[in-house]
Amino acid sequence: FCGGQLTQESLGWLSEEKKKKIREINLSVIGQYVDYLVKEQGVKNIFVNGTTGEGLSLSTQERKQLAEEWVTKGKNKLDHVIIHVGALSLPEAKELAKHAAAIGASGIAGIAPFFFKPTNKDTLVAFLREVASEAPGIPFYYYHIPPLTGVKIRVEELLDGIKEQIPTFQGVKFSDTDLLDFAQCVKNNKEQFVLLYGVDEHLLSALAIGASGAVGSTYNYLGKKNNLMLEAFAKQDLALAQRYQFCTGEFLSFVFKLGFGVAQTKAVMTFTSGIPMGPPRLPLLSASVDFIEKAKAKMESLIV
Ligand SMILES: CC(=O)N[C@H](C=O)[C@@H](O)[C@H](O)[C@H](O)CO
Ligand SMILES: CC(=O)C(=O)O
Repeated sequence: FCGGQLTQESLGWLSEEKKKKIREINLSVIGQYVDYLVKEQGVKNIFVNGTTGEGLSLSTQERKQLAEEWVTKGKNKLDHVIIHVGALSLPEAKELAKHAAAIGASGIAGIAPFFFKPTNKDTLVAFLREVASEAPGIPFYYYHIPPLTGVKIRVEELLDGIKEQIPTFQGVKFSDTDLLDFAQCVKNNKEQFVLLYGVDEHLLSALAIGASGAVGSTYNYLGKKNNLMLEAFAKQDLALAQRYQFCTGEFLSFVFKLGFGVAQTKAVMTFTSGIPMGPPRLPLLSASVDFIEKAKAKMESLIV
């Protein structure tokens, strides 16, 4: 999550000073957004500065400011605030990890570096271990997102023996559709790692395989429906759980055809919550007015 004010199309008529301002992060909406997520979506666990929050497009300073604001505004309201601290530069990732621990984050997470990439498990673990060791008092999660990092090291392999290397290792945010790899993680899970699934349109399948929970962008605006899906699944009402999963699927398959990414997610979050999420940062461009109109109509038409 990363707040701002206006869409990029409307930048044209603004003064240079105003333009500069809306390209900056807008911390002032975070408090409101915490209340919205808790009250309207039933979401009490937050993953900050990840994909949706464009964490990798922010400066270290901005990432620290956002982390502080979420931890502060989430106090006594949120259960967990996990800060994503992954970066290409190991010193930067370490600095962010240390900072997250110092401000009282509940946990940290890290992706694999994706310019110079680890080519095997050992180098990836060595990198993550240095990051995690800067925050020895809080859990560390590996953020597996091969469609974006290009790092395809299987999680099953990564988890084998990782606790000895990284004592704070607690789990994985698994944002990939390789459900065989995910199933192997569940099956071999002697350490009771938390296995969070991150492809929202496939969550029900991952639950059937044994996911512990989920982290995803759509829970910003379909959180309530997803919670009802989790409830139905827990009660073994598969037919009802499917109806909720099909609802997320109906919306996503519609917007995928229009072109859907983080910029469009922000637009959807804005019209759903009424809180301005601001434009994305280059190289992303704001969603078009046409997209917003169509996505909004689709969202309003969703029935379970
Ligand atoms: C690539 C990406 O952004 N993945 C997100 C989580 O990691 C998901 O929440 C997706 O946005 C969502 O499943 C829609 O495809
Ligand atoms: C969607 C998600 O989990 C992220 O923004 O990283």
